[in-house]
Amino acid sequence: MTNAREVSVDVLGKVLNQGAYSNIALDHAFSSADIKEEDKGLVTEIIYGTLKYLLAIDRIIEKHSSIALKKIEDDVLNILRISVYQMKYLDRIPTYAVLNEAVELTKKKSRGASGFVNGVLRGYVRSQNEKMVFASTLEKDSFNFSFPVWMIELFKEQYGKAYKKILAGLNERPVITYRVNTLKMTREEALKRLLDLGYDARKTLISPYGIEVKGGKSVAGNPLFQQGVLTVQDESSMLVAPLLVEESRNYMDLCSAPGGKTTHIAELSDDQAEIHAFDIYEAKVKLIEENMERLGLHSIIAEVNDGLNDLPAYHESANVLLDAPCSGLGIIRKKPEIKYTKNQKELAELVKIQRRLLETAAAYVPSGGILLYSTCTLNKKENEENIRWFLDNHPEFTPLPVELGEQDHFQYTEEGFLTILPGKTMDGFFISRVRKK
Ligand SMILES: C[S@@+](CC[C@H](N)C(=O)[O-])C[C@H]1O[C@@H](n2cnc3c(N)ncnc32)[C@H](O)[C@@H]1O
Repeated sequence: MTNAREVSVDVLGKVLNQGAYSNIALDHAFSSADIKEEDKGLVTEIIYGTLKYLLAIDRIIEKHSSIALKKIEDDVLNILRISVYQMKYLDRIPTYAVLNEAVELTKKKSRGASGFVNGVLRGYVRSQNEKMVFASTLEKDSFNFSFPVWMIELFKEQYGKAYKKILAGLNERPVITYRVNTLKMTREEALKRLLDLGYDARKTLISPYGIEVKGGKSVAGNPLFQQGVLTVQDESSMLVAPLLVEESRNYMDLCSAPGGKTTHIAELSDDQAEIHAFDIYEAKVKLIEENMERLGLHSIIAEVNDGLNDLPAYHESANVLLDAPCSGLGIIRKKPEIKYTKNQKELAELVKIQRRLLETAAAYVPSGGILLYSTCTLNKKENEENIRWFLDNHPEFTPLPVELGEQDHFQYTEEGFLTILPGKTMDGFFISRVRKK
């Protein structure tokens, strides 16, 4: 059996030192390493928690280390990181146990470094109750929420006082939500079956298609999932397809993998519409096909295509979904590494790509049809500023307000574009619609 901390250090190394995505690296570890079922929860907690609070954790290590962070071996640094995480943010693991585990694991990973690890961690334990001193509110927020200063400044500039709510929301532990394939079963029936199977489940509050499941019990091994009744999808994302589906329309989804929203469009149009789903990556197009198969859907034609290519054969043919590649600042709850992997230059580049994709998308919409532009970011430059730029350049389109009612975490613009602020149950998300005259 592989030890939970050792797996955590290995996965963290893949994410932080080799650029892997946390969810993929973790899935891979769970399917390949020999881990006790009861340890999986702890490994998940340690990895997501350490990534979430990495900035603050590194600052603590820096304070107690005689060696600069950059010069500490990757494995040793990652052992220190997971240990500080457990001591500062988890109260169920006794300090002596964390220290012992850290020292023993270091002996395995790096000769001669166990004394150093012991010293840094004991230094932290001794100073744990000392008050931290910060040069500014920004620095304090950066430490407490563990966000880079530039990202906090962006939220502050764009959302004013709500920035703290956003930072806290992005640090929430997400609940898992599932969309019910109503071609197979009603939500009521699916919920009843999950409750009968012992899941802690309830209906999502806003989407009429979702079920929220609490606790660690995985639904992936559940027959309802295998039979194509359930799809893992955030509740924010579940709101998109119903805003695009209209009677007797066909659809194009320009950036569609893994097909979360495309398959929802197919379900809502009784699997009778013609749906063209594109993605730039072949491996990702395969994921759309796998999802179609599991859900028993036939109306989607999934193909590799760069959304920037203009395809004249499809001009004026369909309602279009452009769920654009974006900076992902709204999904930090689920991919905390985004805090440290994105930079402002990348955000500016994305705006250019998104505008080019919007230009291409416009040509596929027929008169009276809808173009829906959504992202999972909170950066207004990628959101309302883009769709306003589009409207300025395309007077043949007018805003079609998103009307999903008032909620504390919903912010509408005057045109009816919706930003969903992140929290326990929903990702940060942006939805806008325009109709062609
Ligand atoms: C936000 S994700 C889409 C999620 C998807 N709509 C869903 O609900 O499951 C954006 C997708 O755009 C794809 N992508 C990025 N650049 C693209 C391009 N130039 N053309 C087409 N797809 C692209 C990415 O591979 C990624 O799968």
